[in-house]
Amino acid sequence: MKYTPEQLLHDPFLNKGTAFTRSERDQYSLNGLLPPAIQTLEQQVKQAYAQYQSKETALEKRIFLMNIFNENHILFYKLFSQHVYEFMPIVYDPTIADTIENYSALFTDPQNATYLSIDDQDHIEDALRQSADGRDIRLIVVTDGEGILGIGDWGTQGVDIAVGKLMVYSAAAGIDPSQVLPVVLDAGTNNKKILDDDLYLGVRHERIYGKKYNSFVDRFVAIAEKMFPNLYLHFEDFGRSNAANILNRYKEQYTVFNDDIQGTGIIVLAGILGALNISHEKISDQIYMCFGAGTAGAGIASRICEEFVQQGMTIQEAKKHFYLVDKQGLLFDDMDDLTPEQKPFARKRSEFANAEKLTNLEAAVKAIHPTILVGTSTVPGSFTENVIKEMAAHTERPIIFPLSNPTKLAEAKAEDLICWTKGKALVATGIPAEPVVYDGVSYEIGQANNALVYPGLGLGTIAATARLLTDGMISAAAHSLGGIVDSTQPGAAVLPPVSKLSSFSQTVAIATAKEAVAEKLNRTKIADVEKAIADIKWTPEYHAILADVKVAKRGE
Ligand SMILES: NC(=O)c1ccc[n+]([C@@H]2O[C@H](COP(=O)([O-])OP(=O)(O)OC[C@H]3O[C@@H](n4cnc5c(N)ncnc54)[C@H](O)[C@@H]3O)[C@@H](O)[C@H]2O)c1
Ligand SMILES: O=C(O)C[C@H](O)C(=O)O
Ligand SMILES: [Mn+2]
Repeated sequence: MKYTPEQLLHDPFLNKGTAFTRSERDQYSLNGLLPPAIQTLEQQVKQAYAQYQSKETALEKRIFLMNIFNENHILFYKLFSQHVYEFMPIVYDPTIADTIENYSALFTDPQNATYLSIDDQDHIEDALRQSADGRDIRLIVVTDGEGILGIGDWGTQGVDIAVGKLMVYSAAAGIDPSQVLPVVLDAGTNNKKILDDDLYLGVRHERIYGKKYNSFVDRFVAIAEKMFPNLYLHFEDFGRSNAANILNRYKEQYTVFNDDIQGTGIIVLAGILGALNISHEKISDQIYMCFGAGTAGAGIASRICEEFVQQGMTIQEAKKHFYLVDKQGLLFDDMDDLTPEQKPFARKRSEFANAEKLTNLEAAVKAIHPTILVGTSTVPGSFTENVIKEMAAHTERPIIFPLSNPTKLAEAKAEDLICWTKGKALVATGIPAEPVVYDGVSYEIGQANNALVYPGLGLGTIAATARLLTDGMISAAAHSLGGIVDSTQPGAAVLPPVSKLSSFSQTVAIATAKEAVAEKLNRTKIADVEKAIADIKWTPEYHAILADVKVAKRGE
């Protein structure tokens, strides 16, 4: 089949816009359908970046970039890869939260996403096949929209998180955008505001749970795994009652990944290891407190606890270092509303003389004297000056990570944490934060966001053709981020900077793939891990359009 001019100009995998060459214009009857000048990709990038800079608000900037994505993937990714640090907060968190909240009102283009409905399950297979359109899909990011960042249930509108996470995969780690698929599983929504909005584009009923929901997810997973046998299936922003269940259901059978549980676990472990590099303390001396023990909070605690064990403690000893605080206050084992993920960390009331009073964060910090405090609570400002000063009074270098996203939900601002602790706190935040100058020292603030690890983890797992994603691979990924920051510099960050995302995604990928091969998880023979990664890595450049056949791998 020969491409029509229409196909070439309107398919974002194929379109080169003003960069179509003279011979392509002759061959595909494009003469007169474009302005006469023929631009290079570099010229297009320069022009698009100048247009981008003229947009005033973050939302306008994001919409502008999405239009470029909708028209021309190569231009979008070239632009993104040249401005990773500047574009991350626009393409991704926190601006993505605004577009999710306003998705139906702003809708112009499905952006290659697949929309699956719990009420129309017979079309799952057909929808996936049509969306893939013959492409060799290696990576799906799927959400059901129930637990979007910390902003809650957005039903079908949550699809944007799958789209955005995939953009970061391609820009940061070079995952070929023609091999990915964003998917939303629409099981309804409990967000009354959107249910009552006549512009809402999703399924218009309350969220369905239980048997019907589980069989919807099962059906999707079974069909996707059968259709795309080399799939890496990334779950994002499912609700607290489903996220861990889903991961546990498939993790022994397929290559699945839950970003909020596992990705966040990796980045927080890497951040803690980075902080201990600066303070020269041992992990075994740390007392860990989690505030907001949901999907992320409990997932992170379990990863850090695993690290204590790897460093030589028994699991029983390790658990004694962990304290989970949620809505009820400190979690005790006699509570009847604990989640299965909270239960292993719940404490005995008999450990405290004033157990009945430990119903809030401040009281818990006073009683326990944590050395590490990680916030995944969605409660803005909950790391108050009192809480932080109390913590800092009992430990030399408190490790404090307010991770709730987006910006409006963060437990504290980096600036306040540095100031209240007189520069002693070792801080990382979920959203990007500017360096804080205090008493003549500039403190770099690491971004503890799973986006710093999931692209490399995915690239390494896919390159290794790994059958499963194991704890060993996850641990290798977390440890690989050590040593990138020079911890001897005053004010050094606990994590490497987002500006180096592409290079350390490669580091994470190599560590992950090596571990996969060491665990004999590779489906194909891999003699050289670095070569296997280089072989699948995609870079945004224009290539000759292959003559007359519509090839499976588009965009080339
Ligand atoms: N930085 C990162 O990489 C990263 C990764 C994942 C999640 N997060 C953020 O973490 C937050 C939580 O996400 P999640 O997926 O775990 O959500 P979740 O709903 O599963 O968990 C939130 C937990 O906070 C608890 N909580 C709510 N109000 C509270 C209160 N007043 N006091 C104490 N606890 C309270 C809830 O009961 C729940 O257990 C979100 O803001 C999300 O953006 C950040
Ligand atoms: O999406 C993010 O910014 C990180 C994380 O997955 C979250 O849910 O907050
Ligand atoms: Mn998430």
